[in-house]
Amino acid sequence: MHLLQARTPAPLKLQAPGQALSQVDVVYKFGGSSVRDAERMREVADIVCSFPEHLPCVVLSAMGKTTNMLLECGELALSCHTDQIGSLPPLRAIRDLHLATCAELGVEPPVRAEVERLLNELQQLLIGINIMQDLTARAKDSLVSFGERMATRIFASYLRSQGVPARQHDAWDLGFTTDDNFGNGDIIYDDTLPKVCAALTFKPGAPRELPIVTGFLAKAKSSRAITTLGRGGSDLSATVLGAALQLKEVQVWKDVDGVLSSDPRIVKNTRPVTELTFEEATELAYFGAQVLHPLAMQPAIRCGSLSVRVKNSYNRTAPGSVITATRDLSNTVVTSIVLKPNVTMVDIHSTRMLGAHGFLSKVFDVFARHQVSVDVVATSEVSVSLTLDPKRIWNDGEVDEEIDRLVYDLERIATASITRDAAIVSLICNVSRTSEILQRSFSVLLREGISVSMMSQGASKVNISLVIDAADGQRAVKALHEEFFGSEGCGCNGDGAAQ
Ligand SMILES: Nc1ncnc2c1ncn2[C@@H]1O[C@H](COP(=O)(O)OP(=O)(O)O)[C@@H](O)[C@H]1O
Ligand SMILES: N[C@@H](CC(=O)OP(=O)(O)O)C(=O)O
Repeated sequence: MHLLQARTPAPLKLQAPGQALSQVDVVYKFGGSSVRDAERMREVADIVCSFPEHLPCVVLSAMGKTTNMLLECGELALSCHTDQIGSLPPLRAIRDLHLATCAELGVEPPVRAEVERLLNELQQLLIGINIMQDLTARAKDSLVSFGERMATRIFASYLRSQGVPARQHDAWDLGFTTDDNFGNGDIIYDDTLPKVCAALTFKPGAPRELPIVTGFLAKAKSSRAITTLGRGGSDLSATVLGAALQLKEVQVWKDVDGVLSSDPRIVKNTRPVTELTFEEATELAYFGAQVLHPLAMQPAIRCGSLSVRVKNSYNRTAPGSVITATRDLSNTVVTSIVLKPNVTMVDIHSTRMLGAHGFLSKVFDVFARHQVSVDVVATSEVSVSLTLDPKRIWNDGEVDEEIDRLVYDLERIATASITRDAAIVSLICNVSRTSEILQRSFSVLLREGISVSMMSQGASKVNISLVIDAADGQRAVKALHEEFFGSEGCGCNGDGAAQ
């Protein structure tokens, strides 16, 4: 007997949802790591039902690595024979995972049929991509949408089978609307917030059903085609819902004990950060911490009264991290250390022009025309240096060509040189203690023999960024973490303060 079948789940109890509450009062978001298989879906259902004082709205991502596998299917569809589409290994893995989960959770027959219909539709889309030999950003968004669409249907059905009234919603049916920037749609708040609020406000006499909403997805305002909010975008879906419903809290449930003092895949003895501001969380995400989507704090900032809590679905009693508008930084030195690998540094020199007024605007005009956003900027008397993240800006195949075009245009006004293989180490920190942070950081880097080619203290006042060779990135992060957070068991309280 399968291990999962051997486990008899205790029946779920959601105490009379809606009897005490007339409105959803919290959003829970569970990412792919939290719902990777049937056993995890059961666990998540149990979490959802273990706070009977709340009436939640649940946002789900695709199960496990489904989004990656869908993208892989798209790439493979471009190079295989049409007859081979049905047996592409990632497509088979997606089919097996979702049908096995339906079986193990005993989802209702009509929902299983719906999942099968979606799997067939997915295969048809891949055949279309194969015949057209064209995988556009628009087609990619439709392709990856199947992950969230299947996961939410299965989960809602499982809740219902356990006696919990639940209803699946595709985010676009609730009003999630973006611009037509496929792959990275920008939420159009003025359209989205009122529609979502109206759609999820219970009508008098209507049944109270837990809304189970697809994360990551929306529809474009003008084309009405499916769009996505960028990788990891379900965090943003959750905070958009929180803002639309004017809630006090959104909880994003991950596979770690909250936002950590560094990336646990690089540093072994990380510790949870108990409190962060929206600004700290945004900088941390923007500069590479995968734990949150870089734009996820925007709805909370707009809303004013919303806080975001990061919790661990594998360790539900851990307090997690709370993200709010302000916090007391007086005991904080460093909050978290983040590594952004694979950045490109652009050095622009001009002995003649740099001091002349309008020069910097000409430089940034070139970047604007190429639609390139820059991460870190530093200027000297004769040069301006900046970094960009090619992977975030261009598709894999087009990076070299696009950089060449950018340099060509920059060289009309100055000389420009490119350094690939750079990395940014960002210290999310209390910038009012800059002197201490820089003194300690540079003595660590000196000891490690790591040189810094550029540094910048963001206007945000929560971030000091150091640009180094990519090859030194992980070593620098480990050494800086040791300096500011100590080694395991040091009694450091997670705020990076000197001991
Ligand atoms: N500073 C950090 N704090 C917490 N997690 C981090 C950090 N940097 C990187 N991570 C990684 O982010 C992962 C959680 O994000 P993600 O995989 O997107 O979760 P989910 O799929 O649940 O949304 C963790 O497993 C961890 O490896
Ligand atoms: N499934 C999408 C959206 C998302 O937010 O996923 P996760 O919550 O697992 O990071 C992705 O993989 O990008």
